[in-house]
Amino acid sequence: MQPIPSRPRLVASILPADFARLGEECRALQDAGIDRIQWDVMDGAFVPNLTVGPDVIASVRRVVDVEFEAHLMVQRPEPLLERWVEAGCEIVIVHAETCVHLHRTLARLRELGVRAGVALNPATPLSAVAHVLDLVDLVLVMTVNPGFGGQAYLSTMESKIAEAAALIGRAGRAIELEVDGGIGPDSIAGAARAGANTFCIGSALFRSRDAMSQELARLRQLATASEDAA
Ligand SMILES: O=C(CO)[C@@H](O)[C@H](O)COP(=O)(O)O
Repeated sequence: MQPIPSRPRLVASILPADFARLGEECRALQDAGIDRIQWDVMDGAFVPNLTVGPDVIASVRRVVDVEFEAHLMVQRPEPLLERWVEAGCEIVIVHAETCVHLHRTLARLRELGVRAGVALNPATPLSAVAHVLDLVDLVLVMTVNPGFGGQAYLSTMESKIAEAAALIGRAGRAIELEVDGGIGPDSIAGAARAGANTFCIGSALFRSRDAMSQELARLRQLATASEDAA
């Protein structure tokens, strides 16, 4: 079981990357000191966008060592669960909104030997995960409506983040609380103060493509200072 991160965990969303150079982009993220890479998997049905499949992830897996998480923004995640694991993802995150049998899907991910995450869209209440916390290693609170990078951070989600932190605290298990969407220098402190300990960052990181390690250090410092102040 993964310990709760002692320091803020920074995850890079692949969405803003140059898809013609994914291997190089992921190597640059790894060299800059990212803790994990998030593959934003989109099917054009659950969200109005279409991105990558397991074969692309498997190709990039061969050239970087950093952990991968697959964020499945897809209408039907169950049929391909094994494929993300075979592609080399250490974490697979499904959306509560897409799983009729969420308990069974999360249990299946644990059987496959990967860490299981559950994501909640902004309108989805935390109660959707209240009865599966024994099966999850990560709760992902979306701070934008999923589908595209570069959207504005929804600060109204901070009460939900705080609620999630309290729920996780009562569960007595090592569960990461990740936020995703519009995370950057102007929003990471608020999310950290609310209780997030893992931060998925896309546009704000790739905007600093030429100084990625410095930007990561700045974001980590902003998150750490806010967690300490919380
Ligand atoms: O997952 C999504 C949207 O579906 C994005 O939130 C990316 O994962 C991060 O992009 P930025 O908001 O950081 O540009």
